[in-house]
Amino acid sequence: MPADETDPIGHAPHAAISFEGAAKRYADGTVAVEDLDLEVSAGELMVFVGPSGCGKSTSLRMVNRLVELTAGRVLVDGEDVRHVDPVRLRRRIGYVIQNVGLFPHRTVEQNVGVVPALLGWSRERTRSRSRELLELVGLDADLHARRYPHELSGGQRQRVGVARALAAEPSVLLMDEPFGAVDPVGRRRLQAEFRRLHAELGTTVIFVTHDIDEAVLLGDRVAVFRQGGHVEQVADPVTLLAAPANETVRSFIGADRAVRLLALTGIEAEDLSPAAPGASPALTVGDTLDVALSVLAESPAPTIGVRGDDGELVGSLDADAIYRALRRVYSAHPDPLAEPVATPNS
Ligand SMILES: Nc1ncnc2c1ncn2[C@@H]1O[C@H](COP(=O)(O)OP(=O)(O)OP(=O)(O)O)[C@@H](O)[C@H]1O
Repeated sequence: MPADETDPIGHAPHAAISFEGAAKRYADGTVAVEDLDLEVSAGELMVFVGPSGCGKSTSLRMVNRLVELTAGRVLVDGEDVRHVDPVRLRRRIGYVIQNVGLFPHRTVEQNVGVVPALLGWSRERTRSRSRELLELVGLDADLHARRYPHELSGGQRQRVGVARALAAEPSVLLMDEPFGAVDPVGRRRLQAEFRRLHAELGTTVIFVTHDIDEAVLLGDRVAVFRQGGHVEQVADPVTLLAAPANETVRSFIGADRAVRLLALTGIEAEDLSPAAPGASPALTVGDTLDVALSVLAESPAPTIGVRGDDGELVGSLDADAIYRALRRVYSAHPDPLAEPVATPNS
């Protein structure tokens, strides 16, 4: 068996990652990360979000040893990364950064095949894997495989970067502001496609961003950092928006958190009023409230028919229904910072 196949890291299909008292003090004395304890479950898409300089990238790069810890440890699937040769570690952990760093004199296909080639895969296996991955990230292999990086758009280059990081079937993917340099429209599309890709592959991902919209759109869970690599809250996106743990998190998320919740909350049958007979449905149960709101805003009628999964009309939605749906979310996630409501006996 080739040496790499016995390597414990990367062998599990989807590895868990643990930070245990992880710390980094740089040579100039800067304490980038003081004492990080965090578990990322196998197959989870974990987002690190926080202001500039709070230690997100440093924490991420501890996992593939681009940053060496000064205290504590990081485990990938139970294995202390310091016990694994860094070169072999990095071949098994995908890494995507802003502006990707593709090799300019190699074709797209050769760029994607870099790590498989290093791992000694046959030329044919490398080639078919590269083409399969290009299709997976939404690039037509016949059209793009033989192009050079300068013949692609910025968004296409980022897709090649993601394909390259996935090429050797990594059990962990580390992504540091991967879509940061892409224009806003292309960026939304890449985010949606990456979400779909993750659902399909189930690779464990840590994704660094300073954009809270990106964080709540992508993350299974989101870790909010503040300076020094301190994690203020780790929660699923809806909990984070509806019930921020403290003022630091609340002010980082911003005043428009309710608006952000609209995009994360689906219409449920219980939110609806009985359907008017003959109403033609323009929404489906499960559509998100931001979609419902824009359909409602553009409709001359104050109510919109909603169909169930079977296509049958199940009720109608009006502005009150959107309000009820949001209240449903808030009451399921009590806000720890809310002012207590005075009762007659208190
Ligand atoms: N090589 C280095 N030497 C000294 N200090 C460093 C080094 N790399 C990072 N730092 C410092 O460590 C702190 C954390 O940096 P880090 O890049 O991890 O933050 P970040 O949250 O990823 O920021 P950003 O969102 O701006 O990329 C910052 O104060 C930064 O200046």
